[in-house]
Amino acid sequence: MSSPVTLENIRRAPKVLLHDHLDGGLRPATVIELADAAGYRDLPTTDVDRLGAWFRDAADSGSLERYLETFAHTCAVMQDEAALVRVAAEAVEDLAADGVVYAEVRYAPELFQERGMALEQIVEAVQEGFRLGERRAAEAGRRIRIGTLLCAMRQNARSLEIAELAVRYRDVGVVGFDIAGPEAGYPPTRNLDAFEYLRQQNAHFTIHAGEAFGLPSIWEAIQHCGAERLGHGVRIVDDIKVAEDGTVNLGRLASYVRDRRIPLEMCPSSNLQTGAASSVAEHPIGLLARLRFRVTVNTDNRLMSHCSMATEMAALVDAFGYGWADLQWFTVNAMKSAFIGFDDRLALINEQIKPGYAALMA
Ligand SMILES: O=c1[nH]cnc2c1ncn2[C@H]1C[C@H](O)[C@@H](CO)O1
Ligand SMILES: [Zn+2]
Repeated sequence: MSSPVTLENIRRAPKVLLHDHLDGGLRPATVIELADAAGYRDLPTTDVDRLGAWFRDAADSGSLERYLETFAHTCAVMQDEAALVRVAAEAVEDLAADGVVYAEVRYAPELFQERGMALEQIVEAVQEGFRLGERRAAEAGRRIRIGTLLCAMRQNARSLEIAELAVRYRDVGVVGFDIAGPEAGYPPTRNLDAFEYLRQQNAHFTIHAGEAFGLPSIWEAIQHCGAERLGHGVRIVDDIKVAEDGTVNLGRLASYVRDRRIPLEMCPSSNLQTGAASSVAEHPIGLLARLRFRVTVNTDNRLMSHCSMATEMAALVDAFGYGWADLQWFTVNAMKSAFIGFDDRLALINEQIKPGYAALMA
């Protein structure tokens, strides 16, 4: 008898997360303690429950720009090495407790320089925190591996410098690069030199595209910049026509994305908050999964969206009636699309993911 697909059982299922922001996943209690230690006085409240609710409500704004304003508070308390080690280690512990076996966690080093930390200090502190978190998870009987993605912020002009940083740290766990921040007005082609450099270095990158802006952003990310994956990519549905009789017609860009198996890092809860979708049931992930795009499920920002991998999957189960085979499909899709080496991806699929779902389906 297959286990019922409940939130509790989904927590036990092995999960893979490709799109999670370090500065969007702090524990509310940690934000308060770090603010106190750093003398940061601008938090909207110092009550743990109220602060958690504040982040969710403030991020629930219907616009990506306003959603991004909430990160001022998390970044403000991540301006020294001890804070970065702690936040990174706790992120790993929280992901492991939620049943995540592999995660790529991203952040923008340039946002942690308000008190003068060098980029190298920042990357080394976060890596130390990730390793610490992996060890603590292992001690608690949970196996998890973390890969790091470094983001450059679209509104700043530091992408080449950050891309070089990512390549410099590629052998110690930095597995790729991304650009994040406001999408409208900041097309990915502003960062062509960074993407060109990364390709010359045989390095991996994804691009936030098709979240707050439509098809041109996705097209540029893939065809001008050479993105391997798309952060969100929801607006690819603008290139798909579904007729009244159910006939589906894919435009050239949507066909290209599906044919080339370009992974979509979809984040349903986050999209509801920024206005990229109006409900989980109406979220394009349902159609895209049905059409067998390379869809993956992600959290984006666990603090702002008050979510985890398990709750995201549970919401999809509620909305679309997915079963274990579907959840395994999302998970294998994500593992195949990770930026670590092929052998490691295969080992995770065969040794952890498939046996985990087989046990739940038995
Ligand atoms: O969904 C997002 N779209 C664009 N930018 C985002 C999103 N979520 C977080 N960010 C930004 C805010 C963070 O400070 C930055 C690096 O993690 O990335
Ligand atoms: Zn994101």
